[in-house]
Amino acid sequence: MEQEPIIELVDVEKSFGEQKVLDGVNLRVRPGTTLVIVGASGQGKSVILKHMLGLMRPDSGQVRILGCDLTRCRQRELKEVRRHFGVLFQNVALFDSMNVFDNVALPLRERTKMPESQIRERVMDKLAMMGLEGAENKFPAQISGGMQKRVGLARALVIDPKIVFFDEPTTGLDVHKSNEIYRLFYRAQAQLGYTAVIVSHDVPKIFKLADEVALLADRRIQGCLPPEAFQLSDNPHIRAFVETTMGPIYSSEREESVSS
Ligand SMILES: Nc1ncnc2c1ncn2[C@@H]1O[C@H](COP(=O)(O)OP(=O)(O)OP(=O)(O)O)[C@@H](O)[C@H]1O
Repeated sequence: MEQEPIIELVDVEKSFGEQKVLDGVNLRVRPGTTLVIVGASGQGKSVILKHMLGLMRPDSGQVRILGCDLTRCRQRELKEVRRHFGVLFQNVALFDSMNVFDNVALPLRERTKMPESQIRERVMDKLAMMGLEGAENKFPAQISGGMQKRVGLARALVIDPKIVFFDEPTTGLDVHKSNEIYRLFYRAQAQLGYTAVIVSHDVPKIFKLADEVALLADRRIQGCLPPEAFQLSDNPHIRAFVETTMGPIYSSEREESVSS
């Protein structure tokens, strides 16, 4: 029997004034898996994330997360659901006036009543997980962009979230540093078991992290498939996306695999 989804969007529609951005978006994410949402710029990927985070409400449709319909629930229930979210957006938004330790400790201090001794343990554990031992007393301006992202990742994970949301987690990083973030993300997920939703333009590299890839085009999800099946899909939107982002080599591989 198929596992109940931890996140489910049903026929979500959203317009801004005259502009319809989402027109019947459907998505299901199974617990412990990683969904990568791709699509051309301006299609509405961030708008989908904002619906999942409860920061935007759809004009119609449902957004069910952790058993709660975010479109109907009360503020208190929404707050409870969001306690289980970890978030890393492209501009990491660390507080410049706080050192690395305090930046990572922030969600625990804001969302829990955990004693300081336990907070220390948790923060040091996540910093170690991100290879940031010894950086706890540094300020954001004193560390590199790659380290700042790792601090952001440690902060997103410090509450041991059930779901993490990443919007372009490697923007501004070179290939080497992006790979480092992906590796840390992968290891952390294996250890902590969270569900992840990632919006990214880093195709095809991001596919390595994905259990399923969803293409948003023409205001809908055109397909939500495992990466290999995505690359071989017959859906014209997906084919066009694969050819544009990954080059014609993938199209010829597709022809071969279809004819063999
Ligand atoms: N709060 C808002 N008010 C009005 N329009 C909005 C709002 N948020 C998003 N939009 C519009 O919705 C569309 C989709 O935006 P969104 O940022 O989700 O695209 P995206 O797919 O994430 O793009 P990118 O890959 O460039 O980040 C855009 O045309 C944007 O201008």
